[in-house]
Amino acid sequence: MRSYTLIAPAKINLYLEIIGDRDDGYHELAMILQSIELADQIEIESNDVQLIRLRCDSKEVPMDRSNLVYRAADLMVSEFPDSFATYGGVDITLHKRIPVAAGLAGGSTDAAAVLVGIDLLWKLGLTRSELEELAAKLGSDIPFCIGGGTAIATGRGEKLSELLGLNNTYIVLAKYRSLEVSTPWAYKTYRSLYGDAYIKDIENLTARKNAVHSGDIVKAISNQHASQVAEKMHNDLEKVVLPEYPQVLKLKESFAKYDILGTMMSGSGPSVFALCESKDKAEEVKINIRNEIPDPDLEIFVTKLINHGIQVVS
Ligand SMILES: C[C@@](CO)(OP(=O)(O)O)[C@H](O)COP(=O)(O)OP(=O)(O)OC[C@H]1O[C@@H](n2ccc(N)nc2=O)[C@H](O)[C@@H]1O
Ligand SMILES: Nc1ncnc2c1ncn2[C@@H]1O[C@H](COP(=O)(O)OP(=O)(O)O)[C@@H](O)[C@H]1O
Repeated sequence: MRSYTLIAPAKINLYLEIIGDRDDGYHELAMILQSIELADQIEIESNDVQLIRLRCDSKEVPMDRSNLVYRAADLMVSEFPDSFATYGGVDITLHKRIPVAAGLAGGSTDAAAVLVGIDLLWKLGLTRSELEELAAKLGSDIPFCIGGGTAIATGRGEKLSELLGLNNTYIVLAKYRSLEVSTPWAYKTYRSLYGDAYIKDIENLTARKNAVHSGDIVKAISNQHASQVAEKMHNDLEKVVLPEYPQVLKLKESFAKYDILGTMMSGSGPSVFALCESKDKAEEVKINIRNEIPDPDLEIFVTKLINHGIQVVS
């Protein structure tokens, strides 16, 4: 039976601004999303038992139907029932490398890989925008994970405008294994604390959404100016996560002591990254952080900004 192996990269948020409420209960966002080399690997192949089956080497991900891998496969079954009948079921093996519930879109990128993998297995020939449309039904960050790279994301996070990202830029990424932040909690808390200040006026909302397109950080990215990018990084969700999780604030303070370009929490956290001017510098910062915080609960990675999303490697 034909099988495919896919690489599913994580993302960080170089910029995350919450700019308003939406009628669907979500928040209107202006973000810059960035793929990184740290990735899960997914193997996907047809079976002849008409079942979707998942195996995973991590105890940290749910193995019931709430797993985004199942949710993506179930969506493909319901959208393309004839292909499911023709090609049979799908066996999926997930090698989990991306920390879970970390603000790194780990589940989202797995779901994106399953959409791409089943498209290939069932020879559907879906276009990138058709895959992104399916992805948006599963989660706000999933359309970005398909093509990845560097993009401005607006709406719920699903409206994408691609950018040419920074070349040759490394980050140090750190996350306490035992710390997980719920994304719904982060948005709900932000809303309860800062909701009154939301822009309700539609003209202002549009103006603020457009502002990120011409903003300083976008200019810095197109000028390949990593230190200016670092200066302009921003994440509104830090305002609720840092006070609730002092370890995350301390981690940012630790990074700031070393020779980095800038540090920020990714997405709803709790992972924190530091942008560095070279791989050597990033390795040096990793050693410094490890010496300062010998706690084995803290995982630390050196990884690179990349210009792609899901890749089929075999
Ligand atoms: C915060 C971000 C930043 O990139 O990423 P993570 O930290 O999850 O990686 C995203 O906005 C998360 O995207 P994703 O994890 O796909 O969100 P979804 O599954 O669509 O929504 C999870 C929950 O987050 C809240 N949510 C999400 C997106 C949005 N624009 N407004 C929201 O209020 C809602 O409470 C929703 O129920
Ligand atoms: N394939 C998956 N990988 C990781 N987490 C998953 C997956 N499917 C569902 N989840 C659930 O999604 C939640 C969010 O995890 P994840 O996608 O890693 O983080 P984040 O939304 O912060 O980027 C976790 O609490 C986990 O239980």
